[in-house]
Amino acid sequence: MPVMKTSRYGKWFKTRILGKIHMFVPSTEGAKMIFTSDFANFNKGYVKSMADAVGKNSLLCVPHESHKRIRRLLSDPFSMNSLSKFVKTFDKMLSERLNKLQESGKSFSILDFSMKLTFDAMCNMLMSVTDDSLLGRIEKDCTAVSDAMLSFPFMIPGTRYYRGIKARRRLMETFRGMIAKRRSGEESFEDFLQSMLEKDSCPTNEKLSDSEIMDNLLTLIIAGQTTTAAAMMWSVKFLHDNREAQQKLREEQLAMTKDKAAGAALTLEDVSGMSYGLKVRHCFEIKKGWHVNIDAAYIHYDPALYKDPEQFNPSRFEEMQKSYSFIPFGSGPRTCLGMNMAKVTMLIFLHRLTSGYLWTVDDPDLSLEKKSHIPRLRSGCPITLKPLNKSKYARMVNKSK
Ligand code: HEM
Repeated sequence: MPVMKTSRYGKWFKTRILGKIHMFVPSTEGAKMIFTSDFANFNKGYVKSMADAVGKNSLLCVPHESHKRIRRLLSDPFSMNSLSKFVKTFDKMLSERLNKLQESGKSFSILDFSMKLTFDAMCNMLMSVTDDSLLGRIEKDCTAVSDAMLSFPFMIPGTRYYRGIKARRRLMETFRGMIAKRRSGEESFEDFLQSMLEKDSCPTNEKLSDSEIMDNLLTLIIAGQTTTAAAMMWSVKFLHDNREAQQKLREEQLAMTKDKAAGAALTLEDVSGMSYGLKVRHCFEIKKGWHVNIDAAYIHYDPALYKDPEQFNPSRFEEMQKSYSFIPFGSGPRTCLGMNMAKVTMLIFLHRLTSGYLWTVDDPDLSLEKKSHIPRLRSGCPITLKPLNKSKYARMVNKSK
């Protein structure tokens, strides 16, 4: 059993996993030391199966030397302009799907809904794929790649790793085909892939190679889908359990759009206004070759940083936070590239859900999936939507004040 030690860089413990020494750093001081080291002392690494699945040119796996260049070239499509366009498309997609589900009156898994929604939105933004059968094939293969990321890297038929590597090959073929069609002029779109191909005539260090483009298309889909979908599922569950927070959020969302025409699309400005919805060596010596893991979950549940950490209390973020105490997107040169996109996605989702609907959670089971990289409810959190009667709701709120 590893022993927790304390140094001037906070709490830490060391343990051995599969013959390698891993240090777990569950403190803000330790997180700060690692995130601000600019990787001069640390090299970011992922397990072999992950690099094999997403590709050696993936932003997640490239060594420090190429990381800066690839990250800079991938960042363009995450600019304010592209984000504005994404807000409109995502809002329309979400509104139509929620409306259909409410009209059907049926219970549905919010996790499955969010996984499909974020996947479709991501494929649209990255490569303008909207055809259902192609989306279905790409999603199935991306799921197989994602499942292979934390598996044992043995190429034996029937294993998760084998299925993932086969799926990766099919995906690379699909992406190669799309690139060829665009280069030949047969297809042209305004999207992430096009912006990458527009750099074809640039010097080598000012553009990505085809392998870099393809590995990072896959990375962005996988990095963006499961994370955002899990966050959506938990927000529905926690808001259901905390009616006070749900009411506060709903009031903010309704007030924000009171001057907008019914059904009008959201803009990036609207979303930006949603306030409720947002080293070391010595005593703590890290030896060359050790694997250092920042334990963000431990930090986020540390009672010394957050009073009653188990309680869902969005108001706690109204107070100034200690630095490095809230790091869901990491920090420093490797901060999540899709952070702003994930934030606007969540805000639009919360807006449409709370300002348009009331919901019930149809399965109280709190057990978690066993093999997921991210904690998720095994039930997928099934819910049923009812339309929100705004005037009746306003009267009820006024009465309770
Ligand atoms: C709620 C949603 C999300 C969460 C919680 C999340 C969290 C994270 C975290 C913790 C990291 C690692 C940071 C580090 O190593 O220090 C990361 C990296 C990354 N994320 Fe996200 N992410 C989310 C959504 C997205 C989306 C929507 C995209 C893309 C569209 C995305 C793309 C990436 C990429 C490319 C990296 C690697 C960055 C690099 O190494 O330079 N993420 N994310």
